[in-house]
Amino acid sequence: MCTAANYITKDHYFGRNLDLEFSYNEAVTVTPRNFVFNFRRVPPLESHYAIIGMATVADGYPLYYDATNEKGLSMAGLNFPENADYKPEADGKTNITPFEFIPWILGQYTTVDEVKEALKDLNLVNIPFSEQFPLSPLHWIISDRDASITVESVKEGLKVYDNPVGVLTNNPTFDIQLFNLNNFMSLSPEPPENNFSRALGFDTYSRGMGAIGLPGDLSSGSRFVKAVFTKVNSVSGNSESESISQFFQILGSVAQQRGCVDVGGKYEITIYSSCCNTDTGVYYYTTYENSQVTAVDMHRENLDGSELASYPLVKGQQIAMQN
Ligand SMILES: C[C@H](CCC(=O)NCCS(=O)(=O)O)[C@H]1CC[C@H]2[C@@H]3[C@H](O)C[C@@H]4C[C@H](O)CC[C@]4(C)[C@H]3C[C@H](O)[C@]12C
Repeated sequence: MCTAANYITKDHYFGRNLDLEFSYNEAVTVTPRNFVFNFRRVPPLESHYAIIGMATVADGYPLYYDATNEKGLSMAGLNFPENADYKPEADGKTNITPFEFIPWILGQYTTVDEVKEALKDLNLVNIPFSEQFPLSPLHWIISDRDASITVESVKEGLKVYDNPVGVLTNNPTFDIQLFNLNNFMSLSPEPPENNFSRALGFDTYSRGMGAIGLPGDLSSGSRFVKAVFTKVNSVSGNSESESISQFFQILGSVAQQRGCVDVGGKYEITIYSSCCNTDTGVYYYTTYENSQVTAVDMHRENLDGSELASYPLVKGQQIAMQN
């Protein structure tokens, strides 16, 4: 399971929790403008927008999980098992494989509106990267500062949903996730009113009672509600420190602790949490065992180059001793 979100203070932030029981050697990876993106069924992008994000680099190709381009457009892939359905190659369509989807979008577009237009001709084609990296059942959130969408390739075809909450988790399909929020409209960060019965007297004996009923379990339906509630009620100052702290707190509200989600003798954990300032191109992250924020600034790389720059994750606590 995973959770992705965007958030605006003065700048726009985008990031995710990557929840899994193992890792694919992901690294913060900058793709400069002249790295040639080859695609299986469409012509290569020889020059394009620069991209920063988390990726597994395989055979020299950045397999992005989540990323932002130099114009601030951002995108993340999240698990969507049993629902994702990729198609055979289709004539007259732009046939893009799921592993090419992030580079293809972020390489050429700057806004969600442009992406919506491009998606009209898109076919997510069922070609795996390799035997070692087969097709992953994913759906995606794509955000700019003004809007977000969710893209799902399902049995009936490619669905593009407006995502007014700027949050994505996993199953079920996004329309159901969004509809489910109706059930929580009475939750509030304020103390509750007595709507139960005028005949009874109630005591607001604890702070936080306005949100009693907010799900706290780690299922994707519950994480969706919890993350939306936390995000839409979040209050943050505009400084970079306040903004990224608040963003990591939002992700922390739906993080997974080792032992709580048993996936058959192994435990799903939040392997990393990321937060990219999409205006400055700085990608911040923490890992399960490293609560210190580490960052990579795309603009410190030669963005006119043609070689990937990859930074292996700093794992393990970085403890600042005070005496
Ligand atoms: C599994 C990851 C999503 C996290 C998540 O939702 N996990 C929950 C698992 S479950 O529902 O509870 O079973 C996804 C996100 C990005 C994915 C990776 C990226 O798409 C990049 C490549 C793509 C290749 O096709 C497969 C390997 C891979 C390296 C993918 C492996 C895996 O599917 C990743 C890491």
